[in-house]
Amino acid sequence: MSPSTRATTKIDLDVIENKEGKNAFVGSVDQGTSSTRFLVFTKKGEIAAWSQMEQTQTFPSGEDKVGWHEHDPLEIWNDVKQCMSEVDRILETNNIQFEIEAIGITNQRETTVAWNAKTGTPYYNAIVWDDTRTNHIASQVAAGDPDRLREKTGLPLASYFAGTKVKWLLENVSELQKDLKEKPEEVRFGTIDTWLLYQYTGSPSTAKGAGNINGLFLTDVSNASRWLFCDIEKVEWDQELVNAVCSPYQVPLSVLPEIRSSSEVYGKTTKDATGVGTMEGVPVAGILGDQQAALFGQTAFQPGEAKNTYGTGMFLMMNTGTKLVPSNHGLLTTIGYQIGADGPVTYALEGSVSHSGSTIQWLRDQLQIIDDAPESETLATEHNDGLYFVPAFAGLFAPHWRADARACIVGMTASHHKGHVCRAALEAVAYQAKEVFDAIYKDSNVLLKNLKVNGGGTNNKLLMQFQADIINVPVITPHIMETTAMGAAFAAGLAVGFWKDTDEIKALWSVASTFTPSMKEVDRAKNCYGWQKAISKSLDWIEEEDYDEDDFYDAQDKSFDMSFFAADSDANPRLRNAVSSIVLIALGVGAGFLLGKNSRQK
Ligand SMILES: Nc1ncnc2c1ncn2[C@@H]1O[C@H](COP(=O)(O)OP(=O)(O)O)[C@@H](O)[C@H]1O
Ligand SMILES: O=P(O)(O)OC[C@H](O)CO
Repeated sequence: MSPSTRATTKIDLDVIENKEGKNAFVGSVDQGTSSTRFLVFTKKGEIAAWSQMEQTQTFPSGEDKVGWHEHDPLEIWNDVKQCMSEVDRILETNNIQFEIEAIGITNQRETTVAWNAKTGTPYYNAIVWDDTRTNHIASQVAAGDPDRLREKTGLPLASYFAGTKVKWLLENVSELQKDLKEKPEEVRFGTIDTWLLYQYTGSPSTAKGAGNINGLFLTDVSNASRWLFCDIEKVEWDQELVNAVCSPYQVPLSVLPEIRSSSEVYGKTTKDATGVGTMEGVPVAGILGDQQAALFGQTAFQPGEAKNTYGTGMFLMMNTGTKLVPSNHGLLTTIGYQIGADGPVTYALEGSVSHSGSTIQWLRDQLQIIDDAPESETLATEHNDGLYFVPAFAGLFAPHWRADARACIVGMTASHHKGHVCRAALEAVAYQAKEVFDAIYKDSNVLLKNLKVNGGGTNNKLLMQFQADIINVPVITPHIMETTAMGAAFAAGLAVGFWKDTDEIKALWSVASTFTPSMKEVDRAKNCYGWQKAISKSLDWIEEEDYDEDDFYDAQDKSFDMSFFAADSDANPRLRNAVSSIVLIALGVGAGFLLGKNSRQK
């Protein structure tokens, strides 16, 4: 399929007030897990035009690659350019004159790219946030305590975060390993925001199959907080954290992007970078991880205000103001945003759920019981009739953080059919949100009065009503559903004075619809009890010993890895334990043999 036919592009002439003269817009790139979008917003916060392209998902095959998930970084950049060119084309076709005052970037977080600054070539595909290949790395670093780095980072040790992906890339991509040793000044690690800013502000490379070179190498506070490398109180990279995750590899902080605020002019798009005349020389002035962008786009500026986003995954986030609220109930303490280099850093509590919309995609692509996502609603039965579906395809994230869990459908009888599976899949999304909703209360003592929602899943009315019923507070959808893109546009617009302040922005947000809870307490309790039982069935499926075995063989295969075993006895406790166990077993067998021999001799 040619790129132009892959893009869906629209214009809304009704919201463009100045059809004769020049219009001022703010652009926003929303690079999500499922798709890439470019949108332009009017001063009233309406979407004037947008273009979207579905992202190719790569799931490498092979028994040893279960749980792998990759994106092509060059495809991502080309799609951004294509979407911008489509928006430019549709505005021009409709004779709309315009100027883009600033561009904001919002991105799928944690997804990690490594590239060479001299050639502009990625060393490897981007490893996507929900990829589980680094479970063993997280487990090694945890050494029995997954909260080992929580105090400084706000995060549990899990494959989800960028740092474990950096270690995997170093362990498995020999060219990157070599460059890091011999010419670290050429190595760049970044999340998708950093990759895109580098492309936007760089110049074309002459290397074949390469992106741009010499671009800016920056990230914002919200993305920085998702690596396991950032001290979130000091808001700076911490070499000790990097060492703890990446040992035995020496990773200098210079290969990580500089941390900046979420709203400031970082630089301008260069000539040739985008290939679209109207998009050249535009200030790139906002960067926010997509969930923080959604929080900002929902104008949840006050402590205690929250949002839930139903995308590929699902992320419930509550603003905690300038206060860092530690979690004892499986949430993340993360950076929300910082507006301007001198602005205060706003923190948040977050419950990250790995499978939400992707469960619906699974019904469509793998089970093939629906043709598209909306059909999950039309096919769903009125009740679950005892059927529960735990979509722990890659383990469970918040609030459980159990890499050993796997998906299951339980309570099945011969009378259940695909309508029940659709119902159970949608209910699963709501139950997972309920678990996070409860954890937020336990950690912060804040009982949310309502829940502002956005993302693809909010198109599903059954899901939204069931969500309201299960959490027992109203669920509110906003007038502009592209809240994530809007958040990044707001951040960029504030930096260039397109919007004056957050009060002006707050006035642009309005309610589209409210789903009011109507379920009886007794039914809610019964449903939630069923869900808890289902969760318990999904746990303990993957045996931890599997990791031990892999580590042991990996370490034997790689002399580099063996050296860290010798050099740093804390680096790989699981491996150490495995070897100790073998030594102990050998000693035991030897002693047993001798004892046996002795007793026979008697
Ligand atoms: N009507 C619907 N019912 C349920 N899920 C839906 C519906 N429409 C879209 N989705 C889900 O929403 C997700 C896409 O949402 P989006 O916010 O665009 O995600 P992302 O930001 O992760 O790219 C898909 O996984 C899709 O399955
Ligand atoms: O692409 P989404 O909307 O599912 O968001 C992905 C998250 O940023 C991962 O942390």
